[in-house]
This record gives sequence, C-alpha cells and structure tokens, in this order.
Amino acid sequence: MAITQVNVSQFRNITNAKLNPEPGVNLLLGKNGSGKTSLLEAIHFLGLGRSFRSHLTKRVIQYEQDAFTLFAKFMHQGSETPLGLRKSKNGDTVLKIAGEKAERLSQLAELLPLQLIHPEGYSLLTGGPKGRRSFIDWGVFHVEPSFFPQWLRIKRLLKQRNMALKTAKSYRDIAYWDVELSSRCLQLTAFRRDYLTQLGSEILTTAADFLPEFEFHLDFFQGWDKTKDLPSYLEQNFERDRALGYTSIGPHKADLRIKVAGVPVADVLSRGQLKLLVCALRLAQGKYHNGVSDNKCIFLLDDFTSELDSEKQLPLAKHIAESGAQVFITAIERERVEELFGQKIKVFHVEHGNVSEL
Ligand SMILES: Nc1ncnc2c1ncn2[C@@H]1O[C@H](COP(=O)(O)OP(=O)(O)OP(=O)(O)O)[C@@H](O)[C@H]1O
Repeated sequence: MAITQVNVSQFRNITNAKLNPEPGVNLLLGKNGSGKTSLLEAIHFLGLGRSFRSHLTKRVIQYEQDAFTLFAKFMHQGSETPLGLRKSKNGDTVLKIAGEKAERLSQLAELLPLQLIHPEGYSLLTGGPKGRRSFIDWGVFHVEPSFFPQWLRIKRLLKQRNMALKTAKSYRDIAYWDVELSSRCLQLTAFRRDYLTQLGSEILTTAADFLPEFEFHLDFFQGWDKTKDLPSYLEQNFERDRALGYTSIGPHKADLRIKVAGVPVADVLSRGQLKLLVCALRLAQGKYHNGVSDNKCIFLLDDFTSELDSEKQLPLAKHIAESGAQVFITAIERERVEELFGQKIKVFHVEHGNVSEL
C-alpha cells in the first residue's frame, strides 16, 4: 500500500502542488512556514477526511478561496486507484473513489490507513478518553469488518435511548432499547478487548525501546464495571441516567488507561516522555496493522527531528524501517533524516507553498 501521486490545490498556503512519492521514505523539506505540515495535513485529510490541526474546514481552505481539492493515486490490491476529495466553505463535500461518487468519508479510512506522529500528539495521553477510544477503534475498524456498522447502530440506539430518558416515567419506558443495546455493546466490547489483547504486547515492547526506565501497565476500561451484568446494570442506573439526561455507562465511555506503578502516565511522565510513549503507541499500532492486513498503513511524521532527542530518534527510525511502510517526514534539514533512514530517500523541497522534487 503506497501513495503514488498527490495533487493539492488551494489547501492552506499551497495553491497547486503535485508529488510523486516513493513507496519508501519521502522527505518534505523546507523552512519554517513553507508549507511542509500543510502537505502532511492534506495527505491526512485524504486518509481520514479531516485535519489534525483544525476541526474547521474553512481554516484549511486557502484564504479567499471557496474550496480545496485533493487528488491522489495509490496502489490498492495490485492496481492504481484514484481518489478525489473536494471540500467547500459552504459545507459541500465531493468524494470520488476510483471514479465513483462515494457517500461516506469513513470509506477513506478503509482505503488509506494512516498513522500520524506530530508534536501535539501527546494530547492522546493528557486529554479525555475520546482520543484513546479512537485509537482503539482505528485498529478494530481495520481488523473487524462488522465493527463499524455495529458502532453506528449503537450510537443510534444510544441517541434514541437518551431521547426516551427525557420523558420516561419508569424503567419500563426505556427497557425496549436496552435489549438490543446490551447485546450489541457486549459484542463491540469483545472486539475491542480482543484487539487490545493482540496489540498490548506490541505496545509494551515498542514502549520499552523508547522508555526502558518505565514499566507500563495497560488497562482496558470497557465503559462500565466489568463485574456487572450490562442489562441489569443499565436498569440499576436508570434513575441516575434519567437525572443526567443521558446514558452514563456503555462502550461510549470506554478508555485505554496506561499507568506506571498504578499512576496514570499523564501524571508522572514528562512532556517529552509522553511524546515518546505516543510514538510507541502509534508505531506499535501501525506495525501490528501491517502484520495482519494487506492494506499497509502509511506513517506521517511531523517535525520529529526537532521534537525527539537524537538518541530517541533511533528506535523511531528502526520501527519505521521494520514496518516496511511508506512514510512522509517533514523536516527543516535533511542530514539527520538521511543519517537515520539511509540514502534511499525521496526529497521534496517546499518553499512558499510550492513543491519541487530534488
Ligand atoms: N488557510 C490558509 N490559507 C493560506 N495560508 C495559510 C492558511 N493557513 C495557514 N496558512 C499559512 O501556511 C503557511 C504554511 O504553514 P505550515 O504549518 O504548513 O508550515 P511548515 O512548513 O510546516 O512550518 P514549520 O516548520 O514552522 O512548522 C504558514 O505561513 C501559514 O501562515
């Protein structure tokens, strides 16, 4: 799985750019503010249908323009597949996959699995559980085809249940929702648990390469007390949920808790150490994915040479090389990246939003 062509139009400071990346290491080289991260962000958009820097589309559309357009070709199941995405300020989205109009942005994630390592990525560990749930679900989504429809159905059932809670006089008024909800929640939770059981050892060995001084403990919180039977626990929580106006237990509350000596990592690790741990999590997930899927994951590394000290850059380069994945790296200077990844690097020079191949 590799991107063979990317065209970017009216995206941040990039008016028009075309790249033909290598299946291996691609370096996006340029001065501060030249547009390196914007290119990475455009590739991220193609893989996930959203930015990693802003949730507002209008922020990434070039100033004074109405829309951005992205186009890519990538190798998929032995043939080159085209992909196009256009997003407008008025909210319109046009997505085309292999020449056909596609309805859901989630189809992008199926086609282009991406792992991003960037300077603000440590919020995965310092922020709320939502980011960590997405981390787990990224992996489950790619290995378990029935995960996504299951999750969509659960979200719908929860919405209906929450609406019903507002008018319910007794538990009998919402019991109807809980039969289907419970069985689906249990199945989804089993998917997550199985996936984390597989991924856990990959995470721990990768983390030991970056932070050998710590012994990490991973704990999957499924979203409710695991000793409780979900259907009866939902019933027990009825009064509380009614008072809150929403369902307070379930897989929508799940979390991946990572601790050192019983303490959450966010409370003990330095910011640099948190960044290293997030690197380890993303690398482990990408490597695990590449071991079980034919649709190989692509790594996007934003500015890691100025973010990680030189000793810690080594395990990062080692794991990327081992994964055999395509990688896009932004940097201000090329020497260190060449030292780490060898000479077989394709270099693109970025200057004032213009991209040229060196
Ligand atoms: N919507 C937009 N339209 C046009 N230009 C924009 C837009 N949003 C941001 N910019 C500008 O795009 C430029 C490129 O930003 P980018 O973050 O890609 O730079 P970079 O090369 O990664 O820099 P650094 O090395 O400093 O991180 C910046 O000058 C920024 O002000």
